[in-house]
Amino acid sequence: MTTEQISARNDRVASTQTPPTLRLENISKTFRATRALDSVSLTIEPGEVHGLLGTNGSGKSTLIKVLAGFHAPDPGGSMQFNGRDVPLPLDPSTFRRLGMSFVHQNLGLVPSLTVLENLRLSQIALGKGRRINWRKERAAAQETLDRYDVDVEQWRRIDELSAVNRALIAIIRAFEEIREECERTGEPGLVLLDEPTPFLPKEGVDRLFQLMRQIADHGSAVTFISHDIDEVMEITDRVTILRDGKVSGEIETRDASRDQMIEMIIGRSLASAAPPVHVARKFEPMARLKGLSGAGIPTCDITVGKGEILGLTGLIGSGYDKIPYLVFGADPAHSGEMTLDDGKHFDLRTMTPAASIAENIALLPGDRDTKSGVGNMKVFENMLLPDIGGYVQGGFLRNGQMRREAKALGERFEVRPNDPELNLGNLSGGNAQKVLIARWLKREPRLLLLDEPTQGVDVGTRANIFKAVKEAAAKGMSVICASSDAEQLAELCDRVLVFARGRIVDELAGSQVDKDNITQACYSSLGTAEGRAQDAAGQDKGTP
Ligand SMILES: Nc1ncnc2c1ncn2[C@@H]1O[C@H](COP(=O)(O)OP(=O)(O)OP(=O)(O)O)[C@@H](O)[C@H]1O
Repeated sequence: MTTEQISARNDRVASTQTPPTLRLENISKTFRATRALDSVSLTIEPGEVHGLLGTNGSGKSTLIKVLAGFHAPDPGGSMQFNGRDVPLPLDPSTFRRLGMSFVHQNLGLVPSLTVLENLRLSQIALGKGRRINWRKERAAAQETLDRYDVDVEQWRRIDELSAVNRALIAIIRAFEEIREECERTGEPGLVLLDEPTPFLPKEGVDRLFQLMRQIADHGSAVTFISHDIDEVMEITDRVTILRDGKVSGEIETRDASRDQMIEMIIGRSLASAAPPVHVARKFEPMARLKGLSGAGIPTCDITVGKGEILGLTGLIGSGYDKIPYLVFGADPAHSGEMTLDDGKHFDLRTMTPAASIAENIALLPGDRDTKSGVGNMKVFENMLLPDIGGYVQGGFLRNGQMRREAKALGERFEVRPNDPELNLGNLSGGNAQKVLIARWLKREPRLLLLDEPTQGVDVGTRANIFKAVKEAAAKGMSVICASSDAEQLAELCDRVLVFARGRIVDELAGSQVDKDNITQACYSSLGTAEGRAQDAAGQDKGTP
């Protein structure tokens, strides 16, 4: 649909009897030189699951933050909720009163509090009496868990839960907030989910989608942001696509093919959309890991070749994602040795990040916010941090050179906006990830350890990152990449090791490395149906 058609449709919708749940007209938001939103108009209908798509930095999170009252939009826009005008800017308390709730990228749970406390946080905080009626709160929390058929013990702390269960708790909390409001007003509500599904195994995603359908079937609307096109195709009824802050299209999901949707998002056809066919190759060993144990891994031996890209995968809880941290020395290993191709030998029990960096081994952690980047430091500082010593001359930091190099790297990795002076925290999630990948690839490490390297990265840039990693591997860099994304592994890897319950249970190489084989290997390696259900749920810590 063109912008004119969308406008005409908005007018038609406005004249029908059931108003859209949300109607936005001409919403803009400017951050200094960046126009993050540029006259965005969209409607969300009651009972629909509506996808909000777009490349990194296209304005999706900014739009969500305008609705949450976190950002004031530029003057000139308008908003209606269930047919009534809502004055802008919203203040942060308005959305709940209207019947909107949010699940942001970080889920917004308090890790040190229990499931019960997180589910009932606002009721407990806003309660009138001086004492908390725990009996009542416990009953209410259990009622919520039962209503959505979520089997989690309410006394567990959030940081003890598996990724799936954390996401489920955040989502049912958001659903509950609007359910109460909708029952009071008799009108539909709106839940907005900003990328809640990265890292979840297929069964976890299915469970979340079931919940989303449940809420839409009750007449409320769900808005879903994701970079995963397969998920979007599966769950949404309609999508709106943002490009450079503008609405570039809107389409009924059933009318679009996967490729069309990708083209609408990136604004060009994706040449590399066909998955590569891998040919089995022989690699000279570059790093040999022997008897590695720790963080739930009983013991494993792994050899990665020089120039080889080795994938590690499994269902959540299977332990594959611990390996990069144990090798780098970021998490303590109970045992293990590493021998490199130059004959150097390391006891992994005493390995440290500093020793790894000295050996030109790099780690890109999965948790970008807390373990990788520094949000309140500038982009050029984040990009060149590990090499800072090389930019000191005569006691002075060569800032100009750092900025020039960061700008060139930003160009290569398509960081938008490519402004080395911005704080990393002011970039969109996907663009921040590009900065951090650029940081390590620039150093040309001999061994690059990756954990979910393209989380939150849009479909176009993903292809560029894969290209950059493959080019570096072709020059001799070895890569160990932990990921739950079978498509990513199939694109990138020469070989994939599949884990279950901390052990390597399968190995795929050459032409076996394709998306379906990897997914199948993850599930079939679990053996019993019971074990499979347990691992897929990513068993909470301490569960007997
Ligand atoms: N607080 C801020 N200060 C300055 N610029 C900002 C701020 N927040 C967002 N931006 C800019 O606004 C643009 C849109 O960012 P936004 O986070 O909305 O993108 P997004 O579509 O959600 O991207 P992603 O898919 O990577 O999460 C980006 O160019 C970003 O750098």
